[in-house]
Amino acid sequence: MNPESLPVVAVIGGGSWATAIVKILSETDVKIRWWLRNADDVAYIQTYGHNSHYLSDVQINLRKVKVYNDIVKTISKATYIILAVPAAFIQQALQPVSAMHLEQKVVVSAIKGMIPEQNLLVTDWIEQQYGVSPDHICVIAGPCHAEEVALEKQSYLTIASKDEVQAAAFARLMTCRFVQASAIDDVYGVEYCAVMKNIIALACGITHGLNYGDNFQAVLVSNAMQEIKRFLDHIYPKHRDLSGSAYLGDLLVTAYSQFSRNRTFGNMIGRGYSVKSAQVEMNMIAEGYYAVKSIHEMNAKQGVSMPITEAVFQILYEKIPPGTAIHHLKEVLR
Ligand SMILES: NC(=O)c1ccc[n+]([C@@H]2O[C@H](COP(=O)([O-])OP(=O)(O)OC[C@H]3O[C@@H](n4cnc5c(N)ncnc54)[C@H](O)[C@@H]3O)[C@@H](O)[C@H]2O)c1
Ligand SMILES: O=P(O)(O)OC[C@H](O)CO
Repeated sequence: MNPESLPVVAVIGGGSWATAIVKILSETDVKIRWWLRNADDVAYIQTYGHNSHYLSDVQINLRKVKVYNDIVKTISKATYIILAVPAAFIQQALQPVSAMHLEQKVVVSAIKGMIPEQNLLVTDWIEQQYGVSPDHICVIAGPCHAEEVALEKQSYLTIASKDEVQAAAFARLMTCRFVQASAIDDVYGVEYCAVMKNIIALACGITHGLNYGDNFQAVLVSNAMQEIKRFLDHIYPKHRDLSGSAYLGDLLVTAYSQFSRNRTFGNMIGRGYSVKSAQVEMNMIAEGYYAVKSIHEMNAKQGVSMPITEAVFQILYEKIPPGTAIHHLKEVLR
C-alpha cells in the first residue's frame, strides 16, 4: 500500500495500555503518532525505542511510530485519535485540544473509567465537551491486559460504536497476528461494564488479601455479574448478551489475572495497606478506585441493589475495615 494513503492513528497516553496499543497498531497498515505528557519519556523513546516506565521490553518501531510531546501536533494529521490515559487525567491531557481540532476525526476511547468530577462516561464527555457526534466515537473493550499484548499472547478486543460500520472499520485496524477485534453497537453497555468490572476486581483483590479462597471468589464473581446486569438493565436497558467476552470476559480476566491493576490494588487493601500507601506502591492506576465513587454517587439516585460496590465504597472512602465490610457482604451473597 502507498504509505501516503495509510490511515493515521494518534495514540494519547504514556502508560501500559497506550504502549500495548502502539504495539498492536505497529503490526497493521497504519501510520502512528504517539503522544506522551512527559518530554523526557518522548526523548527516551526517540533515542532507545522503548518506553522506559511501562512495558519496557516492547520494541517501538520508530520508522512507523512518530513520538511527540505536543498533543495538538500529534492529532493534527490523524483520522483516528485513541485516548488511553486514565479517566481521572484525560481532561488535563486534552486541555490544549479544542472542538475544532477534533472535527472530522474519529475519537476512540480505550479508557475503562469515568470522568470523576462529573460521573460521566468518557464517550458522553467527549460528545458534550467537544461536540463529536456519536457516529464518530468508538470504544475499545474486551478482556485484554497490556502485559499479554507485550508477550504477543492471543487476545480479543471488541470495538463498540453507535455506527457499526465505523466500529468494523476500526476493528480491522486493531486486528493483527495476535489480536482479533470485532464490532458491536452497545457503547454504553460495554463502557459501564468495563467501569464496574474494575470495582469487582478490587473486591476480588480485597477478599484474596483477607485470605478468602477460590470458593468464595467464584460466588463473588457470579454475584458481581448479576449486580452489573441489574445496574445496566436499570440505567441503559437494551437486549445484550452479557456472557459475551466484552462483558463477562472482561470481568473474568480482571478478577483472576495476576496482571490486573485493580485486583492488585484491592489485594494490598485487604492485606492492610492504606489507600495512600497502596497508590504510592503501585506505579500504575487502578481505575476502580475512582469508579466506585462515581457509581456509588450515581446509584444513590437510582437505588439499584449493589452490595459489592457498596462494600468496596465503604472500605475505600468510609474507612470501614475491609474485614468488617466483607463480613457484612458475606451475608448477602448467594
Ligand atoms: N493496562 C491494561 O491492560 C489496560 C487494558 C485495557 C484498558 N486499560 C485502560 O487504559 C487506561 C490507561 O491505563 P494504563 O493501564 O495504561 O495506565 P497505567 O497504570 O499503565 O499507567 C498510568 C498512566 O497514568 C498516567 N498518570 C499517572 N499519574 C498521572 C497524573 N497525575 N496526571 C496525568 N497522568 C498521570 C501515567 O503517565 C501513565 O500514562 C485506563 O483507563 C485503563 O483502565 C488498561
Ligand atoms: O485488570 P486491570 O485492572 O488491570 O484492567 C485492565 C483491563 O481492563 C483488562 O481488560
